[in-house]
Amino acid sequence: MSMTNKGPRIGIIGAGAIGGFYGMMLARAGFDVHFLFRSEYEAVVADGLLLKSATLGDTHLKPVNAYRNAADMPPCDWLLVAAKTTSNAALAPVIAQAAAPGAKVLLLQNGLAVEDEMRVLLPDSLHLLGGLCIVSVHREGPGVIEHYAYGSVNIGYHSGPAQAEDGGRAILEEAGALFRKAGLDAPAMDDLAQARWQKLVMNIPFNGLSVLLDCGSLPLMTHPRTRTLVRELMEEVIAGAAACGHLLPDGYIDVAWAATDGKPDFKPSMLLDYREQRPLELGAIYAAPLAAAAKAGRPMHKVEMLYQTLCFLDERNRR
Ligand SMILES: NC(=O)C1=CN([C@@H]2O[C@H](COP(=O)(O)OP(=O)(O)OC[C@H]3O[C@@H](n4cnc5c(N)ncnc54)[C@H](OP(=O)(O)O)[C@@H]3O)[C@@H](O)[C@H]2O)C=CC1
Ligand SMILES: CC(C)(CO)C(=O)C(=O)O
Repeated sequence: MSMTNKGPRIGIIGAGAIGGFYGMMLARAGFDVHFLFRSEYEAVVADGLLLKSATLGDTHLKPVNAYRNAADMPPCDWLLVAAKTTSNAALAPVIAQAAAPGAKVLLLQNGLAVEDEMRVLLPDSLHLLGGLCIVSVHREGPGVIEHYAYGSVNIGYHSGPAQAEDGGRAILEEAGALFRKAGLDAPAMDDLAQARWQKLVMNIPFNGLSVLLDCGSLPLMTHPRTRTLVRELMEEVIAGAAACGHLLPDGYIDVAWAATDGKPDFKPSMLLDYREQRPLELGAIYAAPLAAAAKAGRPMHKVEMLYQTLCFLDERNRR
């Protein structure tokens, strides 16, 4: 392990809203954090990274351990992957290049089955984990991240050398300790697929409808027609999860509902992608759960309709 006097070395692959937020929180807790940038590299080298948060306080990090190429990064013990899932195949060799021997790779991304697709592209010696971020953060400009609410991460072990030992338990504890030191909760999830379905109860209605109707969460939760539609989509996702063997906790729909109802407006990441004409994460957030539910004999018809319209919009919109 390439421990430094600041503990394990942490690499952020895809330092946008999520990568920038968690990387900044870990760096301000004293960890040795290295960030891989693409379009924002020059701006960050010139001005540093700025995290703006009413609840967590503002943080300015300068200089930043910033890189444009993974080949220039020092070997990292933990790699937090926070690019959009649409970049995962292209990023697999980059991850392998930045990894120290036996490194832990944590995919901080929405969607289903993202680790299954990444696993076959990574060396067997790397641990692979998934993290569901319960947070609302946006990139306000190059190197400027605005945090609106929450911050915890539900983390599960997917696969790797620890499977045959303790199933990844010790590594999950290590991850929990890293995030807790940064002031963020990071509960260990026994069933990563279940945790992914749980997050989809939010993402499937809000991410897609926000694109389709060009608005944030507040209008969707205010108009009676869209309120009903959000609720029906949530119910369909919960039924799809159950058919796939993932019974979500009793009353979970009310938890998901209460997280948004009467709360300030938020703009889902997919709406921001659409407005910036970036590819939408339709494979991970829609196609994968639709296929899994259909295979389990519980097709999600409303979700399917939403998905088809989003494919149409995405194809016409891309730069
Ligand atoms: N934003 C949010 O509130 C939440 C997001 N999520 C999930 O987190 C994940 C990340 O989302 P988010 O942070 O919003 O996305 P962003 O678009 O803000 O950030 C993605 C980052 O990855 C970079 N990137 C993409 N491809 C590469 C590459 N090949 N090499 C280097 N960098 C690359 C992008 O660079 P560039 O600037 O060049 O495009 C960008 O900095 C998604 O799966 C999303 O669904 C989950 C919970 C909440
Ligand atoms: C904020 C939230 C929870 C909205 O569905 C999200 O995960 C996203 O923006 O992708």
